[in-house]
Amino acid sequence: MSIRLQNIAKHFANTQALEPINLDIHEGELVGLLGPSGSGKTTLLRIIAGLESADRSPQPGKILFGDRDVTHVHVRDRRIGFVFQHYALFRHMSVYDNVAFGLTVMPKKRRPSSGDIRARVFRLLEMVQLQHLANRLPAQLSGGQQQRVSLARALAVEPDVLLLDEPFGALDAKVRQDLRRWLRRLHDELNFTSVFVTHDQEEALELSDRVVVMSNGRIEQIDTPDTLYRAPKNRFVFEFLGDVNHLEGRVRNGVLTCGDAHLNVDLSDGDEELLLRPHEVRLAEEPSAECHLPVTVTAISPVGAEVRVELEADWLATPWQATVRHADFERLHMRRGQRLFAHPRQWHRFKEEAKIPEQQTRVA
Ligand SMILES: Nc1ncnc2c1ncn2[C@@H]1O[C@H](COP(=O)(O)OP(=O)(O)OP(=O)(O)O)[C@@H](O)[C@H]1O
Repeated sequence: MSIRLQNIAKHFANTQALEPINLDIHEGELVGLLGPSGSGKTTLLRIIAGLESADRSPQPGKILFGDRDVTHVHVRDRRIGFVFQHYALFRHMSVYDNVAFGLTVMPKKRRPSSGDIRARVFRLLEMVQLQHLANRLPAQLSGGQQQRVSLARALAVEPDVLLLDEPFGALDAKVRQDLRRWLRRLHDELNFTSVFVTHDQEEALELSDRVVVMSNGRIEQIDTPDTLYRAPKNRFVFEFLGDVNHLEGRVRNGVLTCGDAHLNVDLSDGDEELLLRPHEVRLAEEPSAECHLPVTVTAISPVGAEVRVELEADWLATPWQATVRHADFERLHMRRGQRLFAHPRQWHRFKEEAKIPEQQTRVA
């Protein structure tokens, strides 16, 4: 079921929670709404659900599920499944009864037979690999297992659309990872349309077919994770999607200078700010003719396949982060207090006043 939002805006008293928004979600897509706290993600999700209504003025908004205009359709008639951050399972009911609940309360005409309900519940419990715990109460399950029950329960009524609000927010990192895989697998097998809210960049980029990046009630960019990361439309998106190092200075005759640091750049004279991701900073024992950026190593933390290094310098207002391969880390005999030279592999620059093109990327 595709979802089309046309001109959806929302204000609460003096707060404009959503500016007028247009958004098309394709049938079978898994879309993440990503943004900082207060950017309007939950409000948008609640409007899609029918738990909140959009403003009617100055222009009324419209919500379409497929060809069906659901703008004024009650939440219970929108064929939606929900999963929330805090597993809203019925505490006094078994896992089985929780999953079956939505089916047992259906009007008689639509309600499946008890045999069909049983078959469907067990199929879903099998899919989330919890069939052996069907008789347990929610309190006897781990947080991750409870959230898998919530997923199965939401899917039992065969919704056209699954809406998830920070579904894994209360869980630890490893369990979150597992649940993302569950959701992706269920989504692909059962072929519904999903929209989920998260403020976790990694979660949005890993799970979504497309990500909607929001700030201040506006959509900043809608794109695939890959495009978002490689071609952010503006500085907000670039900064929100990962760690960023800043290099501020003044350019004269093709050289950007900042204290005793300097870097050759192909830019006209004036004040500039360049941005670099941690993996775009190479470290070496020597400067080069094009680049003299002396730094001191102040912290070292090995994380997985790479080593994360913190760098400070008089010419830097805030420390830089660099990610270094273990082989380079060993080759440079890296240690705290060591003096090295940073070499940008690539840098980015956004000009807020000049709308197009906003981003320039240079390979150094
Ligand atoms: N019921 C309400 N009454 C008044 N203001 C509200 C209400 N719900 C949301 N807001 C305001 O609308 C704006 C958007 O809130 P919303 O909850 O949609 O943001 P969010 O991106 O989901 O944030 P978070 O990640 O913190 O949940 C915020 O400024 C918030 O304070």
